[in-house]
Amino acid sequence: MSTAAPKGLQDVVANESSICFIDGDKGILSYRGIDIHELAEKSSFEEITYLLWNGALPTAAELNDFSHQLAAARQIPDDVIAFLRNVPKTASPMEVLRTTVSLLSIYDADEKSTLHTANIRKSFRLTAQIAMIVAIFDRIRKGKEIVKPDTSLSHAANFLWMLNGEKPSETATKALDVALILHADHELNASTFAARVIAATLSDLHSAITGAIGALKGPLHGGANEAVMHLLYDIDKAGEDPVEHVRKMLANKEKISGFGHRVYTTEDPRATHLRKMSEDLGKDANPKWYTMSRQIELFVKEEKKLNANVDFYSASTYTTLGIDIDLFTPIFAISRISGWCAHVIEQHDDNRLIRPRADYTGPAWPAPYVPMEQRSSQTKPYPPKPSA
Ligand SMILES: CC(=O)SCCNC(=O)CCNC(=O)[C@H](O)C(C)(C)COP(=O)(O)OP(=O)(O)OC[C@H]1O[C@@H](n2cnc3c(N)ncnc32)[C@H](O)[C@@H]1OP(=O)(O)O
Ligand SMILES: O=C([O-])CC(=O)C(=O)O
Repeated sequence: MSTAAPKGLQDVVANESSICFIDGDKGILSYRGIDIHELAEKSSFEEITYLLWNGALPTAAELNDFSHQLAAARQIPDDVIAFLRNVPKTASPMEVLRTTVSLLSIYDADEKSTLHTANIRKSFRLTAQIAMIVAIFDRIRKGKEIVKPDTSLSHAANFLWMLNGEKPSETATKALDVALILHADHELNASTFAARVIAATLSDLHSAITGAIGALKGPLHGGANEAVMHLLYDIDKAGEDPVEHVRKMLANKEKISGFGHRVYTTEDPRATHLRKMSEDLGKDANPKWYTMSRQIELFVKEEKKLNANVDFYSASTYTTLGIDIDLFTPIFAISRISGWCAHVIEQHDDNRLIRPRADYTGPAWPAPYVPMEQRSSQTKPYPPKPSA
């Protein structure tokens, strides 16, 4: 009898963690036990990052010190800036981010250490640097001057400042800050699990984050927010009815990006906030993207009983904030770095190699070693038939 875990490790509990609690049936998400709705309303990205890394909310003095440390870490080695200037301008920002984080490890004084204190130092640096890399590469590829970081600004405001070269409005800063809070951690999602697997070999933080960025990039994970906006643009460009377009996609057995979730069987609590943000921002700017999104959401819910996930309304939210589509997933990474770091630190602090088993389905042992002259391509079992 097979002892294999369910396909895709659905519902498998792979390790203990004290960072993030999710009840997918009740639509509950919390960081260190504190409900995401309360955090979205009352907190800041700096404060939830402190919470994720330290296990409890900071005092005013601790938050002040933490925010200063994060702002002071806004430094990128000259060689890395030179790399960003030389990378093809057509490269996707997610590829550039993944490769630059890998490159940064070479310049990091704590590169090899997996000690808690070294991991915290590196977490400050990487959290500050990831936001900067996204903004710097975007300006370089558009032929614009790089904007120097402003240490007086919050993490969210400094990113918008470095991206746009003008001081951001309070509305834009608040919207981005809330989006960063909402995306910061989500238990053992694919990118965090990838980071923990890498960390568990006692490899370093930069390696784990490089792998995590690679995992986040995929369209079944963080890459879905860009796919949502491409869908909205395509529908708009063709002048089609959003519901009819999505109806056809479902009839063709196509997946609709931004819907469905491995853990939530009810509304993703983050989508509740992003829906509202998309609507509110749309009222002041252009309500088109929110209106189309809402039509699609109601139809997909009715037709397929699928809920919008965190990626669905972040697409219209970011577009209404004037952000380019291919920066959506990098912005997810700008937030999720806080959670990835928390998980790598937790893994290194109490490590054991993560090494599961596979349920072997190949030819039975001992399979014959057929001499070359007797082999034929007809006898090869691979690649498997599409239905297999
Ligand atoms: C930050 C994040 O990572 S949130 C998720 C972002 N990803 C997306 O939005 C991509 C679209 N969604 C999906 O592909 C999936 O819902 C996932 C990857 C999120 C979850 O995947 P799984 O738990 O493996 O579910 P799975 O893909 O097996 O789907 C189960 C059933 O629901 C259907 N389904 C799931 N999501 C969708 C969707 N977005 N559109 C249409 N049908 C869907 C599947 O076709 C499948 O139907 P079937 O049983 O008739 O074959
Ligand atoms: O938890 C997941 O599988 C995906 C997700 O929503 C996230 O990473 O935020």
